[in-house]
Amino acid sequence: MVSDSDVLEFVPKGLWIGSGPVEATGGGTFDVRNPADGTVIAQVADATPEDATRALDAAVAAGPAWAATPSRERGEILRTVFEQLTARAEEFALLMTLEMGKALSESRNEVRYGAEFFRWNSEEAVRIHGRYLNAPSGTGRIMVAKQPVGPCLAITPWNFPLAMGTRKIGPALAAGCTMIVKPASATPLTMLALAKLCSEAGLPDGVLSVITTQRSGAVTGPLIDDPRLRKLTFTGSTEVGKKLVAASANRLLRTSMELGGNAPFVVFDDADVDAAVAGAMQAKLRNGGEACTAANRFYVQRGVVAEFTEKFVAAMADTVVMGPGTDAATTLGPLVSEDQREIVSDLVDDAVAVGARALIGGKVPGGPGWYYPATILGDVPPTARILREEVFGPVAPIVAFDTEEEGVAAANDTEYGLVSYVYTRDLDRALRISEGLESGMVGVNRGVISDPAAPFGGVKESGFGREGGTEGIEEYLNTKYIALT
Ligand SMILES: O=CCCC(=O)O
Repeated sequence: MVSDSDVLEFVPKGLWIGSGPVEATGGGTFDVRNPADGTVIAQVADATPEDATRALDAAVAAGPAWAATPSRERGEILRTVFEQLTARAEEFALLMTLEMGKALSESRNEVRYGAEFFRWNSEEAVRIHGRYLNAPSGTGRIMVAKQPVGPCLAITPWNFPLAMGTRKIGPALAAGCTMIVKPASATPLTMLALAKLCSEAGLPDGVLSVITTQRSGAVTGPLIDDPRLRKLTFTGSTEVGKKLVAASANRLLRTSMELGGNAPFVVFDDADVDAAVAGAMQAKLRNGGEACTAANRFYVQRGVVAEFTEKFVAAMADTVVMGPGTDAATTLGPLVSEDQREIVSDLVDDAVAVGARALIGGKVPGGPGWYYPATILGDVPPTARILREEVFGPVAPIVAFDTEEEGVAAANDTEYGLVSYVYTRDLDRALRISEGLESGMVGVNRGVISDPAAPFGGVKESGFGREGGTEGIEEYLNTKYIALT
């Protein structure tokens, strides 16, 4: 049984630069709070722009040797990280619950998911290859080689403190790149603990640095402008992603953007309604709804909308236990912060004000912690903001539709395009709808699609680039054409 103090003790509180940990220049720190009660659980170094440059110096210095390390050796270090993370799963799970709030069961799932990006990429490391062919014109030979892009900066969000980092670190390191990670200021501890674990697993100094800061723009800005940085990868809001792309444009920095989502969950009359309800529970409540993949708009065909709604409300009433993430019975922890809870509750209030009905939940509870209950809204009118804005909480608005065309049009009526879910028993329809949905990913009769072996990413304003699958490592490789006689 692991204790809070043991877990917090393992975490280095300084910046992880070179052989880390080191103090921030000037000695500044900031507080990390437990969302279950608002108490301070740790203080970590508050990096300055000078510290960011120190991290880049370390990444640049370590780059050539790491790129020249045999891919089998790089892969074996990644494999060791996977094994160590798996062995310490309980500690990492508790750490994430302490700093982010989610239920322990969710954190355990995240450790499995996050660790898998190391295993998957330990296997991908040895499969980086180019090609060789005779030019069809007979003028010579064409050789295509893959090379690491160089030092990378990853900016990661608070909702999956481990996995949103590992899905970038795994492929970058496998490709032979060095990386600096700037985790969200709400959840810096998991990434610091991971950097220490990577070092214990044999990762050379400087290959991975972690800079924690409350002043993200001021600290990462100089890195983005520094000609030695070769790649920026970001997971977070579309609003911030656009600013980072604009800042990167100056140097035409290579970028990957995994941005917001507003996933539709479309249920047709011919669907297995019980399966759709089970999928809806997962698609809505995984990670407490604080996921870019969360189903946020439930479009249900008129013939089954009453049955689906009744069963969905009953499933929430019967199975969701809200409480501190560390309680064994809890399935829904608090949201990450007071601000986040205000955003969720404003969207619900707005929907109710324009005519939606809260069928379960819908009210901020009293007492400490940033809790928001599992909520279903019925009869949601098209004017409700919740159908346009990403809610990032356990709220499910339901809208009825009549024809297939209407359902698809409603699902696509968003600037986002990350993931869509569809429930139907008709294979032709499933394929037709999957092809017609404007999203980078589609779940067919599935409420969770995330898989390190699959390419995760969006279209439209959900961004570009892919994480996972065989595509993930390509984001960290340059293609070089060598012409031979
Ligand atoms: O929140 C964004 C990512 C969620 C996932 O990888 O399943």
